Order: sequence, then structure tokens, then C-alpha cells
Amino acid sequence: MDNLNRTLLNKSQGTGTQMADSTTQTVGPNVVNLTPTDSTISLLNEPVTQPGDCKSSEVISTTNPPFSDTSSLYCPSINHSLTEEPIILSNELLFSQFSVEALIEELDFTHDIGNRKVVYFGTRPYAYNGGVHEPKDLEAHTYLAKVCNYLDIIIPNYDYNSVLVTLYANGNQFIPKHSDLEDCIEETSDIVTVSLGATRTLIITDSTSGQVIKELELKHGAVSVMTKTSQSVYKHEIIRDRECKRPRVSVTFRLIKPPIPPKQSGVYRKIMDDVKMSEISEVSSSKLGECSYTRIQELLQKYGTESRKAKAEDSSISAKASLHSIKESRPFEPVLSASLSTSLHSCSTSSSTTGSISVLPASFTPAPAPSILPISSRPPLSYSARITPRPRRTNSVSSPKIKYYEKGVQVNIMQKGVNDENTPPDTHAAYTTLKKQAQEMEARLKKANEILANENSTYKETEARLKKENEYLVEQVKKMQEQSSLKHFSSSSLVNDIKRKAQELEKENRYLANQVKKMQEEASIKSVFPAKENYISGSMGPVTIAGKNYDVWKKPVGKGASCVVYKAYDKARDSMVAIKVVSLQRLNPKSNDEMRREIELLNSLKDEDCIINLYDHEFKMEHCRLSMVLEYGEMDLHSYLQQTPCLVKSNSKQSYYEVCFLWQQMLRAVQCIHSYSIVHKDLKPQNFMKVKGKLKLIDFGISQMIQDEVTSMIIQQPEGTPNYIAPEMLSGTFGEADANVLGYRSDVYSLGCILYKMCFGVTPYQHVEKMQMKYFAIISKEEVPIPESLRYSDIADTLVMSLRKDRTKRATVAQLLAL
Ligand SMILES: O=C(O)CCC(=O)C(=O)O
Ligand SMILES: [Fe+2]
Repeated sequence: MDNLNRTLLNKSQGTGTQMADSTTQTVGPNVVNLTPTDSTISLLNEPVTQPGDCKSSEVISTTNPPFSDTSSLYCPSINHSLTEEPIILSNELLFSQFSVEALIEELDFTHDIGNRKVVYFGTRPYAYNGGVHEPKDLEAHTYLAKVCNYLDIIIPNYDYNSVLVTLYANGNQFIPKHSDLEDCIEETSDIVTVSLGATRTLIITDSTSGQVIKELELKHGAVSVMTKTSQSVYKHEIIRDRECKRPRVSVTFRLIKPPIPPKQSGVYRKIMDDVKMSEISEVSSSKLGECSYTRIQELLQKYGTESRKAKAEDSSISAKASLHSIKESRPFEPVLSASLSTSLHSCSTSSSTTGSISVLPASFTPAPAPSILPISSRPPLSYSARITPRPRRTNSVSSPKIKYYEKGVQVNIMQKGVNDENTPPDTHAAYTTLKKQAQEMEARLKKANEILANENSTYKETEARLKKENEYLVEQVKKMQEQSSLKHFSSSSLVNDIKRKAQELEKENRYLANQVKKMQEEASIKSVFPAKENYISGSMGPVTIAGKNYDVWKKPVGKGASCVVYKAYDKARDSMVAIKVVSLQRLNPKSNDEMRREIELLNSLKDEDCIINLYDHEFKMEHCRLSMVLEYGEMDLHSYLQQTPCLVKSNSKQSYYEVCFLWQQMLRAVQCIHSYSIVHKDLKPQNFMKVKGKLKLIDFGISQMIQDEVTSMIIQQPEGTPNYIAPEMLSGTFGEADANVLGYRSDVYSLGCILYKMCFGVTPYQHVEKMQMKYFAIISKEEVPIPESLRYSDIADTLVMSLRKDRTKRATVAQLLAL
């Protein structure tokens, strides 16, 4: 604690002495007159009374990240008294996330010293008892750079230019008792070690007495600080720990002096005298052009001669001069630097010196070293040049070279030349060529860069164009998708519509096909007909009516109160006919008159295809029989309705169409007779016959011709079938003589009843069993109710219009047809 206090005070007082050799050319940040920066001062606990007067304690806490309470700040020492003992700064928290394994992974330990391994990075060579380390860039060592960055935070103004990383693979590895007394370490240097990984023990002993002064635990993140000067007083060691299985890495920072030539020979001196700073800066000026090459050439010629001279003076001379880091403020920075070296080949019989030059424009060097310093404090990039005249071992080949780097790739240009022992190398010519080549190379590079820039802009243009095109296409695809989905939607609804219609048509078709089938069946009967057992012979015999023969089916197809209907084959017509045999015997004369009237009516309507055709008739009074040969129909409407579900029940479009179809035909048939001033008076399903699928009127038994509606006759008795009878036809019976007027609209009412039956399966008052009640219901002023189960409003309207009780308000057939 005391030591650090003292250190802080001493450093801040700025009383230290600059120990650097004047030949070191160290012109970095002021090491000696170190004054804490404002930010450092603000971090100190106690107020600073004078600039540079720092009275803080050993450990200075701050809450600023990345420090924790246990972190500390340290001002580098400046006093360097002999008795300054090592101290430890604890930085466990700062390094808590730091992986020592990752650090080991990224490092190549170049020296295996048996009990440990090391690797060195620094701008200057570092020689110690473990070996000699050549200068080496930190390059892209991410984790090591991180340690450097952390150290910059822990000791902000600490000046160092080397990093020695030591790996102790386990507790068996150690470093024996020693002092870091190497000459190459600056006397002003602090020796700072960051301990990472396993905890190990550092023991400090007094060099003279061997007495243990301190035993320090070096945990992960511990930073030990020693001074170079104290190395003559103390020794230190990392002792074995057999229990420890984990690795430990120590990262030791030092300030290394520029290398001292082994022998300060005349040649070296000459070189050193000759190569002045001005020349170096000339060589390394931002323009490595004419002047540099010329100068390099001059120098080589000069030192070639000098070395030959030196060889004559002292054959054992081996001189090496090196000028590094003319402006080295921090290690591993791309710095303005140049080196010039020449070595005389002592063993060679040849006195000649051949040379090679490497010209390394720093602008072509790989990416800058890892960020150890804040960007702002880095010196600007510039060229560096190294001139290396080397002895030629044989007389074979010399290799003047140009190296340059671009994007980390080294490009070598080699020029071979032959020198024999007696011929000094034609360095001038070599360098002229090299210069030319370098210029060419630079020109090519420039061109390549231009092309690249060009390509880059073309690429960018293309990229932008493609992006636009892509956007357009995406938009188009989107639109097309939308359209196609719309199309799909509309086409699917259309398809559904068509499907529905097709289904309806199919139903209709089936119905018609059925009808056709029936008709075909009828037609086929024709061929079957001549079979004897199927027609009448005997009592009715093969019947002759009005002189024509008919083959009559034995079984009657219909029976009435006074008539029987047979099916027969008319050979002359080659078609089926219906033969209606009416028994006149049992009829009164009035009935006979009716029969005659019917015959007349039918005869007058012969040409109408909505009226059943009367082909022939014959009164045989002797037999009291009227035989009528009529057009044959497959089935009357009554039978048809019996075997067909009503509209409400089937509730299908097909039934609807069929009802409409039949209704139209009934209307036409009735319109036809009305146009002959005939009122049918007994319209009911039984009186409509289906002939080849078409409805025709039959049975005019009670029909009569009328002049017009107003002269319509008064009837005495209710006639017609009660379920289809119009109210006006009944009302007369029940004393409402005025209303008992017969008219065309009575047929309309009956038609309405047939339509009602087709819709609901029953006639309006069919459910009323008692006849009298039925009559009352029919004549009642209350309109026939239309059940709501009928969903076809047009039919419902038609029913309402045709079933109006008041006949004057009832529709005529013409009106109904016009709907
Ligand atoms: O590993 C350590 O902590 C000490 C290393 C050391 O003393 C040295 O490299 O000189
Ligand atoms: Fe050491």
C-alpha cells in the first residue's frame, strides 16, 4: 500500500529522471514528466491541489464501467527507487468474462523453455535468458489485444512497447527465481504482468539475503507491477503448485530499448553517422518516389564500399545497424519507420557485398494492428522502407526484390542477377529496373483499382436495376395472383351456376326421356298387338264401328256410370284409339241429348289439337249403345297426379316446371273451347288426357254452348264434381239466384282447383268431408286460403286470381295466359 502511495505521489510529482539512452531515438509520449490526465484526476479520491500533485491511495475505486468497486487505477511509477516492492492490482471483475482458453487458442507459442512456453510481440528485439525474440507485430490477436486494451484502462499512461506471453500449462510448470535485469529493458520501465487463468503464487525474495519479502496470490485478472530498477534488489519466481491442473497465462509488458549493435565498429558508426533522421524521413516520406529510390541506391553503394573497407580492416566484423521506430509512441502501431542494415560477411573470401532492397509502402501493408490505442492517438499511416544489404554467400544469384502488400497479400518482384567475386553488383541498374517495375506495378495497381471502382459502380448500378426489376416482378406476380384468384372466384361461381342449371336440365331431360320411353312403350305395343289373347273377340268381337274394324283390348281402361272405355288398335290409322261405349239404355232422353251434344261439340272441335279427337262414332239404337272412337291418350291427369308427388311435397324446380307446363296446356285447351263459346262446366283432372305428353280436353258431357257471359243460363241443380265446382255454380242451389250465373270464369275456378291440387295434393275444400259443409265452404265469401308452404309466388298469385269467390273479380283464361 505504502509503495503504491509513494508511487502515485512520486509519479505525479514528476521528479523522475529520463534514463533513456540518447541513441534510442525514443520520441514517444513523455514518459518522465507524466502528469495524470484530467480524467485520471477526476477519478482520484482526493482533490488535487497542484497540477501533478496526486495524493491518492493505492486502490482507487470508481463506478464508471468497466470498473467495479474492486477495480483500481494506477499511475505508473516515475521514481524507480531500488526498494520499490512489487504490488498487485486486483482486476478480477474486469477480466471475469475473459476466456484464457480463447487466448491460448489464438496464440502460437514460439519458444518452449521446458517449464513454460512463451511468445513475444514488440517493435524491438527482446533478448533474455530464455532466448532472443525478434520484433513481431501483434497483428490480429483479438484476445491479446483485449488484454492490452484492459491494461490501458487499468494503467492509462503506462508506456510499453513489448508483450511477452508465458503459458504455464499446469501447476508443474513454473519460472525459477530471477530478476528482469536484461539490458534491453529501459531503466524507466515498469514491468507489468496480467495474470490469467489458474491462480499461482509469486514469491519475492531479497537478492542478497535470500529472504522472502512477499508471497503474492496471482488470481485471474491480477495485475502485478514491478519496476525495472527494483530488479537489482529483488528476485521473483512463480513456484510450483502440484495441485493445480489448469493453465495459467501471464502477459508481461515492458518498455524495451532500441537494440544495441554487438560491436560499435567503424562501419556501424559510419552508418549511424551517415543515416540521419532527415534521410530516414526522406526515405519514409509520404511519397516513396524518386528521392527515396535514389537515396537508397546511394546508401547501398556507399555501404557496399564501406563494408568492403571494413572487411579489410577487420575480417571478423559483422556489423548490423538498425534504425527502427523513429516515431514510436506505442507498440504495434503502423509507424513511420525505416531500417538500414548491413552486415559484412566475415567468413567469406569474397569482400564484395551484394544487396537487396525491400521497399514496403506502408499504405499497402495489411490491415492496421489491433486497436490498442484510441484511434485519435494513433500516428498517421505512411511508408516504411527497409534497406538490407546482405552478404552474398556464393557467386550465384542476387535477388533484388520489391515487395508490396495489397489487402494482406504479399507480392514479390524478384530480379535475378549474376555476380562473380570480382564484379561488384550493378546495384544502380538493379534499382533502376526495380524502380521501373515498382512504378509499373503502381500504375497497374492504380489501373486495377480504377477498374475495381468502375466495376463496383457498375455492380451497384446493376444491383439497383435488378432490385427495381425484382420489385416490379414481385408486383406483377402479386397482381397476377390477385387476378387469378378473382378469375378463379368468378369462374367457380359461374361453374356452380352452370352446374345447377345442368342439373335442372338433366332432371327435365330425365322427365322428358321418361315420357318418350312411355311413348315408345306404347308404340311397341303395336307390334305386340296382334296376339290373339290380348284383344276382344267373342261378345264384342273385333269391333266394327261406322264400318271400320278395331282390335279391342279385352280389359277396359276406364269405366263411368254409363260407359266403359277400351283401348283398341285402329288398323286403318295404324294407331291406338280409345273406344268409349256408352250404354244408352239406362240413360234418360236428357242424357241421350247430352251425348249427342257432346258428339256435336267434339266434331266441331276436331281440328283443335288441345281437344281430344273424335275419329268416329256410331249410335246403335237397337243395342242402346253409342260407340265413340277417340284419340288415345296414355293417361288422364287424375291418374297422373295420383302417381306424381305434388309440388309442395317434391319442392323441386322440375316439379315447378312441370306444373307450369301442364297449367299452360290446360289454359290453352280451355281458352280453345271458350273461343268456341263453350263452357266445359266439369273441369277436373279426369277430363284432361295426356296424349303423347300433351294435355287434351275430353268429356264434354255437360258442357254447353253459351252466347256470352251475360246471357249465361241459370242452372237448377248443382252439376260438376264438388271438389272442382265454382261457388257460383252452387249458390243458385242455395237460393242466391242472381249469383247463379254460369260463365267462362266458372271453368277458371275449376282450373284453379286443379292447379291447387297439383300444388298441394288436394283441392281447396277436399278435407271438408260433409258435402253440405263443403258446399258452404265453397260458396262462402272467404277466399280460398293459399298455404304458405307454396314457395312459388307466381303460382300463389295465379291461384289467388283463379280462385276468387267473386267471379267478376276472378281472372279470365286470357289474363292468366298473359301472366
Ligand atoms: O508469470 C509471471 O507472472 C512472471 C513472469 C516473469 O517473471 C518473467 O517472464 O520474467
Ligand atoms: Fe520475471
